[in-house]
Amino acid sequence: MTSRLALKNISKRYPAVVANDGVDLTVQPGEIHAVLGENGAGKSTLMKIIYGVTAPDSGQVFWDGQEIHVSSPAAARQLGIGMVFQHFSLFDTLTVTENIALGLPQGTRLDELERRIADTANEYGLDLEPSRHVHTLSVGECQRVEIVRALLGRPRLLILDEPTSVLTPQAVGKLFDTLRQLASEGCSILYISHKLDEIRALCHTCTVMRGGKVTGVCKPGEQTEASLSRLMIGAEPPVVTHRPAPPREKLLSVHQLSLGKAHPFATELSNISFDVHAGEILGIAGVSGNGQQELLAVLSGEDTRADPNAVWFDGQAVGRRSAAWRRARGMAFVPEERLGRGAVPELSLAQNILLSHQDNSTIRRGFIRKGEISRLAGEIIERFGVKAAGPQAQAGSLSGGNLQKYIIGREVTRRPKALLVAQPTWGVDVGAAAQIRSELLALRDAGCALLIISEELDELFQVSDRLIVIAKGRVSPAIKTAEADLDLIGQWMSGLWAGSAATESAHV
Ligand SMILES: Nc1ncnc2c1ncn2[C@@H]1O[C@H](COP(=O)(O)OP(=O)(O)OP(=O)(O)O)[C@@H](O)[C@H]1O
Repeated sequence: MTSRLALKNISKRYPAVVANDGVDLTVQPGEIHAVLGENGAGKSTLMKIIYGVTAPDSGQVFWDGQEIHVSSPAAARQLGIGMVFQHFSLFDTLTVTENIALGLPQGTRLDELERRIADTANEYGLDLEPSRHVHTLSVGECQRVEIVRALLGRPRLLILDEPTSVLTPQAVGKLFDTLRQLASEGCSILYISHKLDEIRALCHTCTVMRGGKVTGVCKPGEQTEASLSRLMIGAEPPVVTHRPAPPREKLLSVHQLSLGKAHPFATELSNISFDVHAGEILGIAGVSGNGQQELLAVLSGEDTRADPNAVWFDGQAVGRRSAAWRRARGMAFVPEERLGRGAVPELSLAQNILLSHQDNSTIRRGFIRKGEISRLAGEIIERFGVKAAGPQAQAGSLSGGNLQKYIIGREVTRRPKALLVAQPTWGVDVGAAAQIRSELLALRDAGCALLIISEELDELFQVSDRLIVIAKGRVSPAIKTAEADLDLIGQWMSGLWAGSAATESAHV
């Protein structure tokens, strides 16, 4: 059988690193093929080469047995290659149909397109209303728009980059049904994920990469999670141990917080109350878009519209205090968006230290102590195993997972009194995820109050002492993690908990 796609000896070098080093990859028609590898292994670079975003330095690409040169994403789509990126590119104020029309030739009739979208969505069991505005859609629905957009081009190869990181377990099941149907019709699928259980459940073949090279090709169904992990990182992920600790004093409290929308697409917060104690991790579960961002903005001081008494930190009412004021008193914050908010992409890793470490050790008499910030950056790179050229590397040149490790490292090394983290291990490989969770637990044991917002329930169950759920801008009562189970939390995620005023279901 002629393979659909064959890469031979592909190499791509960046100034500081060989991202792809003589990579071979073969994908058959109708095959669901996983690409697995630790952070910085070169997976995204390889996908960008296939999709025409990046040109390889050397090597050959064969499509249906013919050698090709993919010069741009448009050329890739012409060949029948579709890609769904991790970050969506949709305009909130336009409808689904209008968004999809943007990528099509001018003069495309919207009514015809709307029909085609509805037909394609139906054909693959993707629930979608073409006339809805994107700002009214949940994250899962936005992803369906991106998938339908790719499917309209009738792709013969579909590339998906970590597609499940933002989905509920139910939405993951639906996505898998769609992908299996596509594969049964002959479409090949390249599937990038760090989730070993998903790869085992879905994929026929798996190519494993490490340090830019292919280290193995296997059938994931015949592997265990431990053996896949060994292929990928050379070891099984370290075990994260969570020891119960006695309750201590309240460090961070939210008291009857209600807040209107800061912009039309925001979620209103309604009567939120909870406490986080020193030496405790409080996990907040929920599907994104249910008020997590708004709550974090209030807690971190980015949004100071709240009643002063709605937020208490270390014995003071801080609702109106700025982010800088809170940071100076020991609050730390890791936002969900790494580039742009967690780090400035154009600045070096050393310069990015200054986003949160602003004290005598880094700035003296108005001057930046360059040696000190470089030393600190070097220490974080070393301790967290960040793959980077060094403290002077631009933040934007790091792979997604490596930048995440760096940002977490930067905040953990401040030894904060309270740490607010959104999606701590998003896009991070299994080894690094275990390391990050252990560091967060060590911080807890040292007396820090941690608030962790995550869509990964397994993660929350692993590290949290207590859990609450956020749905439609309201929070559930807190429950001890030891007394909670997945079914209950899943039910709460729909906005249904005893005494909840929610009559509509949450954004799932
Ligand atoms: N534009 C760039 N400039 C410089 N270096 C880059 C660039 N893009 C990628 N790299 C480097 O190439 C290597 C491979 O990165 P890539 O993003 O392909 O890894 P990945 O396997 O997708 O990682 P992750 O799982 O963290 O997303 C990394 O060391 C990264 O720093």
